[in-house]
Amino acid sequence: MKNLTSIQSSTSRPARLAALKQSFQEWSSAPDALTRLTRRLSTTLCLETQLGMIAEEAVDIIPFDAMNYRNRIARQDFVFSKGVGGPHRCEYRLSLEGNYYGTLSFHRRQRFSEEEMTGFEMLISALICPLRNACRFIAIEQAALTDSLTGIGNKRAMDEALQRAGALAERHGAPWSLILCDLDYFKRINDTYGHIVGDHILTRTAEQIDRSLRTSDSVYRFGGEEFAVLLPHTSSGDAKDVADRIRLAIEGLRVDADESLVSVSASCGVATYLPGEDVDHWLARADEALYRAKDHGRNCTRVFATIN
Ligand SMILES: Nc1nc2c(ncn2[C@@H]2O[C@H](COP(=O)(O)OP(=O)(O)OP(=O)(O)O)[C@@H](O)[C@H]2O)c(=O)[nH]1
Repeated sequence: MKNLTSIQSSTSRPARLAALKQSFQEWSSAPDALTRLTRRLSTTLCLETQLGMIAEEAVDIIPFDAMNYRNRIARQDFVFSKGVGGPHRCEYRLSLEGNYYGTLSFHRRQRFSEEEMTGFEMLISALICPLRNACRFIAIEQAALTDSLTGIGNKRAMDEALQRAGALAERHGAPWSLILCDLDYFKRINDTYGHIVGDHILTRTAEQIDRSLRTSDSVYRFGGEEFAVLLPHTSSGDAKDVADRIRLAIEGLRVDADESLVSVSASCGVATYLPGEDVDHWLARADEALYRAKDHGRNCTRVFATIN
């Protein structure tokens, strides 16, 4: 309200304006290393870019052979390396308000002096807040793309991955296949054993699918009991083999519930990307193949190309 009154009264504040003008002149004249670093860091939320900036500014003041940073953010390891290290090392565990934001180390053939280490600490004090924000940004972005129950990618992550896959398939002409995998009669499992058992089966299913894949493949939960698997450089014949492997892995699951062991089966639909195709059409073809698998009695795989 104080500000609003000032705006309404429209009273000019020459002394404050003059002070602003002077501080702007100082701000825009050639800044010292710390001010320059602080300014540069404030322009980005990209952790990699920020680490590149501190490496550039630091090496100008304190020569070093390598800088390494490592952290675990949202269940993923983040590693940044610049240069090749020497035997002497200065290592800093970065933390702010009791939270850990990774470990930063500098390496060199010669020992670092006390003054040089103090210099690193000064530069790190400019880095820590922007770096905390960048780490949080990664965690938030990751959470927006992760299914909270199973920890695998969610529908949004799948949509983004499909768009990327379509673009890559167009550019390189390599085959990309999509498997849609849907648990059979899952409603019965929920109705008989309850949602907690149902949730546990979904989590174990995601693990089983993930274990059945190569590291270049990716899995998403895009609906209640629906999973999607994206396979780069994979023909429809090979994708069918993968789908059958996934089905067998899911069939082998046993979950304890009310003194009985619950098992579940899955149906799969496969479609391989066609050049020039819209990704929605690709997804619709995989869905059509899945529908055929359900229609055929479930616990089987159908490939779109084999449908008459
Ligand atoms: N436990 C649990 N159940 C879910 C979740 N999301 C969806 N479901 C349940 O999944 C069931 C899906 O049922 P339907 O779509 O009828 O399919 P279905 O019973 O598997 O039958 P078919 O797919 O035709 O073999 C519904 O009972 C949903 O409530 C979830 O996050 N946890």
